[in-house]
Parts: sequence; structure tokens; C-alpha cells
Amino acid sequence: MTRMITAALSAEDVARLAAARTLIGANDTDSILASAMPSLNGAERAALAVHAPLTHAAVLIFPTTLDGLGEELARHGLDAGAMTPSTVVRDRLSRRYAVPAADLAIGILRAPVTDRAGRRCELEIFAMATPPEFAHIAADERLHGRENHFALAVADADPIVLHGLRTMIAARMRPDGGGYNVHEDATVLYFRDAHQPAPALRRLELNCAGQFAQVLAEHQRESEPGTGLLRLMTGAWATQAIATAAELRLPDHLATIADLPGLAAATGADQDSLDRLLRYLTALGIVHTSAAGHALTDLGSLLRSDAEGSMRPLALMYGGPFYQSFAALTDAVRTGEESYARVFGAHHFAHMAANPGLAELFHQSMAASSAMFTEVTRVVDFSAARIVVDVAGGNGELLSRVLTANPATRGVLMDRPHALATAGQTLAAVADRCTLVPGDFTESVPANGDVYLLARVLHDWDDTQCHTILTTCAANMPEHAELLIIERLLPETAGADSLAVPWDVHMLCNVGGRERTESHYRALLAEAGFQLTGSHPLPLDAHVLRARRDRA
Ligand SMILES: C[S@@+](CC[C@H](N)C(=O)[O-])C[C@H]1O[C@@H](n2cnc3c(N)ncnc32)[C@H](O)[C@@H]1O
Repeated sequence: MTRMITAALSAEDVARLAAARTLIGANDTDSILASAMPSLNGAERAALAVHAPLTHAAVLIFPTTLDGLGEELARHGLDAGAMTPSTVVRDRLSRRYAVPAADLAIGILRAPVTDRAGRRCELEIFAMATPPEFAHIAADERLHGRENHFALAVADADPIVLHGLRTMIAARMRPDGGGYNVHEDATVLYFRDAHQPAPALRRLELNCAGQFAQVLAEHQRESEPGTGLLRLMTGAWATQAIATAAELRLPDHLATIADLPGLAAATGADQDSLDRLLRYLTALGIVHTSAAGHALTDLGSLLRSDAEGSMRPLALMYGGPFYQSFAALTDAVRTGEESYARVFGAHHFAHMAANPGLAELFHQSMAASSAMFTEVTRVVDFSAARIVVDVAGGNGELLSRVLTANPATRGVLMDRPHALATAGQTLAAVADRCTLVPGDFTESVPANGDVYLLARVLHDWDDTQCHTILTTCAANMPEHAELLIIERLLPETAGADSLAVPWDVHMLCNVGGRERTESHYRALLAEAGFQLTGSHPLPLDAHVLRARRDRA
């Protein structure tokens, strides 16, 4: 006797099943990862393919009933096995369409298919029994394909592996919920990229046998868009908490005192308030708190005033004058003019010139991020240079490194008088080989150098002012001399990450300057008669750009 086939599939769902099947058949793990997460490099894709190979593509279909669906699928060449109930998709649709979960009948079937490399994968078919009153759900889901996804199966059910894979994917696709499937004893994490051009690749499932509550909880937390936004919006609180710690010299005291009453007494702080600040600093990773008391983490140690390359002055600048000018960012964006002058009544450099204490702190703070200078003497060979001229060299941090590494070289530090006044201590060890020259780089620069340095100077100015500085250099530099520019470079492509991106806004607020791409610097140099001859990366996302006078 022939069994009645009662499930009916629409032509649209048959086509959607075929598309999901083709997605698997036309791809392997590497090619699907390359399309879904183009920023993964080959080595990262290969690692992902080992630890989490492609396992299935999923599609949600809408037969009138689930009865006889297996036979109907077989007629379309899909050999699906037994149906199991879906709870995760059912609950999501229940929430999405405000329909009681008990009214939704959703089953999962799996049909074997092979990828283009001949590896066995599956077509995961979610089927929702769709009586006429749920036709609107079917129409909406078919249109948006929200449940479509492709899946990677974690090869080793291990929390560290799962955590690492999750982190790698979450840097490219937004965490988008997940759950523990009791029927299959599997932890399922979803990711989403709403901007992915191929709808079938907008959603990724990472599937791992076993229950991993901690990884799942972290994923769920990151999946709530509000949490991420709250963290971003309260970033200024972290700035202030760190600045307050620096002002109270808390990091210095934490080097020898671990208990709260002792720390409160040493810093002159209210004990309960200090306890709350310490809890926040612990959450920020600055302080480590245990039964033994409080201690600095490695990160927090950089805030000690006696630390090599101490970042304490930067903490005070970012939580002090720069914090105030950033509060007027809206003005800067509206007008295109720096907010620092609006807040303090004078341009950054004029304000520094009139406030020696602040100038001292500023130059200490510039030196605090001079980790970008550590590589300069390795990347550039100064041994043939008789004289190195550091144009607007501040307190001489870079020049002192160059002269220390090159005992036969002499240096000229050129800057405004108030800046030179801060240089004595930095240059003490090389003072016999160094001359301090007050001047204005819009008028002239010393003329006898072999190498000229312009470190973190051009980003203070707009293109017109940069042109003036560069043409002054070109007019005064000997023909053979080389110009080295040290700056952070904005990425040439949108969306790429670099410290230059936030610093560009910082320059807008505080000096009216800007960060630039390498091609922007190449063009500025060319207009001033220089040719860009090389570019080398430095720490903290900086680069050294090498240029010579254009003889063409
Ligand atoms: C951001 S700091 C960079 C200092 C140093 N090159 C460094 O990387 O640490 C910019 C420097 O430009 C100097 N400056 C500003 N206007 C100047 C001018 N017209 N002539 C010479 N130096 C100037 C400032 O005094 C300051 O030291």
C-alpha cells in the first residue's frame, strides 16, 4: 500500500533548499571562510579549517504540515533522516513574531551532502508547520532568510579551543546569541554580519559537542548590543578612574602597600570611595585584587612614576586638559576648528608656552608614548650621519636615543624656547654632542644636517601649514640630506584598525591637525619637492617615512 504524502513544499522553498545545497557543493571550508570573513589571512583560515571545519548549511522551510516531509524531501533528492524537535529556532520565532512557543511546531532534519572537496557535510533543514494563520511568518522569513546559516563544527570539544575560535570569529562577525541544545548535548554560538553581501553567509553557527556554560555566557553577554554600547559610552569613566589613580599616586603606593586602610592613609583618600575605585580599576585590568590584598597588574605598573617609560604623565594629560577639550568635540566637528583653543583661550602650543608646568607635563607625556622611537635606530642606519637635526624635537627624547646609539654623530635640537627648556635632563648624557637651537620651522631650520627628523610634528597641522614646514625644510636642507617623518598612518582602506583612527579625532580636538594615510604624506612631500623613498613600521602603530629631495 502506498503511503499518503501530506507535506507540500512550495516552489520557493524547493529553490531555497537547492541554493543551500549548492552553497555546500560549490565550496570547502577555506573558500567559505574567505567569502564570509575576508579579513582572515590564509594561515588563520587554515587554522580554522583544522579546528572547526565546515559542517552544514541551514535553511528554514515552511511546509503546510510536518507529516510526510521526509518522503517529500526524498522526492527532491534529499535523504533526510529522522526529525528531531527544535527548541532554539522555535523560541526565537516565538519571540520574533509574538506567537506562543507551544503553537509552533518546528522540526530539524539532516540530509547528507558533500562539499566541493568531497567531504561529507549536511544540509540542516528546519521545517515549520505552516497553517494559513502563520503565512505571514513564512513570507517574512523567506524574504529575510534570518535563520539561514552555515556552520563550523568544533573538532575538539575543549573550552580553550572553543574560547579561541569564538574570539577569532567575534573579531569579524558580531556575536548573535546561542544556546545549549539538550537534545544534542551541544553548545551552539551564532555570529552575524549584516553587511555581508551574500545573504547565505550572513549568519555563522559554531557548534561544539558538550556544555560550555562560561563561553556561552560570555557570548550571550557580548550578543546584547546594549552592553557593548554602554561600555563604549562610559569610556570616559575609565579615563578618569586611571587619571585619579595617577593623581593620588595610587600605583606608586600599590608597589609597597596591599591593604585598603594602608592605601587610604597613603593617598589621603576616603576608604570606602577608594575601595570602590579599586574595584573599578580591578575590572579595568589595572589592579589585581585577591585575598592577599591589592597589587598592580603589569598594565597598571606602567602608571608608576618610577617605571621605565612611565605613562603617568599621559594619564594626567588625558584625564586633564585633553579631557576638557574632548568634552567640546561637538564644537570641533561643527566648526572644523580645534576645541582646545575654545576651552583654554589659546591654541595648544601658545597655551603651553604660557604655562611652563603644563608644558613640562606635556613633554613628559610625549616621552611616555615614545616607545615608538625604540625601533628607529634599528630601522634607520645613522652611522654615516655627521649631524642629525631634530626639527620641533620637543624634550629631545628621540634625538637622545639617536645620539646614544651613534657615538660619532652630533645633534641639533630645534624647537620653541619653552620646549627646549624641558630638554636638559633628557639630553644630559649626550649634552657635549648636542646643540639646542630655538627657532620657528615656518621661517627656517638649521642648514647643516645630514638627517632631519620631523617626529609627530606634521600631524599637528593642516595641509597648508605642513606645506610651509616641508618647504622650509626643503629650502634649508643640504641636497644630500635625508628627511625622516615619524607619524601614525591612517589605514588606506575603510574599516581597518589603527591607533591613528582615534588619534585623528584627538588631533582635531586638541591642535587642529590630523593623522594621514601614507599616500596623503606622499602627496604632501611631492608638493614640497620631496620623494618618499621608504616606509617602515614602528611600535604603537607608528611608521617612519623616509624622503629625499626630488632631483627630477
Ligand atoms: C607633538 S610635539 C612633538 C615633539 C617631538 N618631536 C616628539 O615626537 O616627541 C610638537 C612640537 O612642535 C613644536 N612646535 C610647535 N610650533 C613650532 C614652531 N613654529 N617651530 C618649531 N617648533 C614648533 C612644539 O613646541 C612641540 O615640541
